[in-house]
Amino acid sequence: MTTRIAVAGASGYAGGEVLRLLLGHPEVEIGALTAGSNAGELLGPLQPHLVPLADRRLVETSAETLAGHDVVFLALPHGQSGPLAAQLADDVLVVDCGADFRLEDAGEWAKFYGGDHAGTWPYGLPELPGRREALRGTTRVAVPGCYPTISSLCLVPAVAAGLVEPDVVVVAVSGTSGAGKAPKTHLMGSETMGNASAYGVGGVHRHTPEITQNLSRLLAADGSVDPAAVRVSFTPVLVPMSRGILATASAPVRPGVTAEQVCEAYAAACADEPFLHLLPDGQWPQTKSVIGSNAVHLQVAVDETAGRLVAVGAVDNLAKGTAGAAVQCMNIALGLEETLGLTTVGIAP
Ligand SMILES: NC(=O)C1=CN([C@@H]2O[C@H](COP(=O)(O)OP(=O)(O)OC[C@H]3O[C@@H](n4cnc5c(N)ncnc54)[C@H](OP(=O)(O)O)[C@@H]3O)[C@@H](O)[C@H]2O)C=CC1
Ligand SMILES: CC(=O)N[C@@H](CCC(=O)OP(=O)(O)O)C(=O)O
Repeated sequence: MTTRIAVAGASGYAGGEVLRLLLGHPEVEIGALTAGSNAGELLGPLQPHLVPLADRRLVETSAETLAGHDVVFLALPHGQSGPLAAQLADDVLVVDCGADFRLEDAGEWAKFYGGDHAGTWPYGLPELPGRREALRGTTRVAVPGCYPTISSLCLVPAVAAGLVEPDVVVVAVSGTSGAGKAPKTHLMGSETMGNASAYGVGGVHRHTPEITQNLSRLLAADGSVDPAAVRVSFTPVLVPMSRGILATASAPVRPGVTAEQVCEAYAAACADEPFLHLLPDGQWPQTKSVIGSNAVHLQVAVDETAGRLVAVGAVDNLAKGTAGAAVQCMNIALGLEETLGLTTVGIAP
């Protein structure tokens, strides 16, 4: 039976990418498409690459317009999903691309986002140990942020295997689509072209507690979160490309840990994962290899002089970083083949 899907925020980047992927998915039918200021407009001029949907008219975003579907994707600004999701039927699969249901700790939510904490849903990063099981059959999914996805995947094999001290530093460069489509002064062409700029420096970026949560869950046998167990210094950098994140993550290696052990841990972590790809020795990730795909490219080394493990990862922020993860989690939740509608083949050069 075909699965009927609604997408809220269809005029935005994340909603548009969900639709691009769903157009290649064999088991779904695209139903209501909703927007905010663009409600009433045709999708065609707003998402010209989505040709088969060009004649679809966007409707307002409400529980009523989203009703009557098997799956609802929410690709709305932070804080919008919580109140809306509360009005959606319990048996409908709701996949939230926003941050509303990612964090467990209400205090961290208040500190980094402000306002009421909506709650915590199963976290949509199946590659984290134990997470795939939590997603099977669920009717609610919190899709991770793009930086937490790649930052966590860079370090999970090492942290889970106890090869490093959980005192990590991540610097990640991102394309501008990560900031969404709504106009922002710092994203004007003249501000971004030929420019690289750090932002959210000094532990203030809202993805810091999400990375910490992911890594600290690995250290508790029961999968709970002990934020004190992990320290994360995260610095994002905006660079002039539309899509892609390249993250460099490092942590002190524990005494006696060898480069061989590290390589074995990463190879084992990637071996059975359809979207994780540990590059051959000597080859380092680059964003172009993963653009448009759900793949995560990883490589790792031990800097013997500094005594640190250094992992580099590349991801498409709109694909595996948002919409690809959303579709992957839908597949898992509905019991479909996990890779349906998703590719590991990027677009290069
Ligand atoms: N871009 C990325 O790489 C990633 C994004 N995300 C998350 O996905 C969500 C969407 O982000 P993104 O697509 O980038 O943002 P965009 O600004 O590109 O799109 C936002 C969408 O939400 C709609 N919208 C805005 N305000 C309202 C409102 N009050 N009521 C109903 N609809 C509204 C907009 O409609 P309209 O244009 O008609 O106003 C638009 O469709 C965010 O929560 C973001 O954090 C997650 C990971 C990565
Ligand atoms: C380049 C850029 O601005 N990126 C965004 C992160 C995008 C993302 O993953 O985020 P959400 O948590 O918003 O879903 C930022 O730093 O705020």
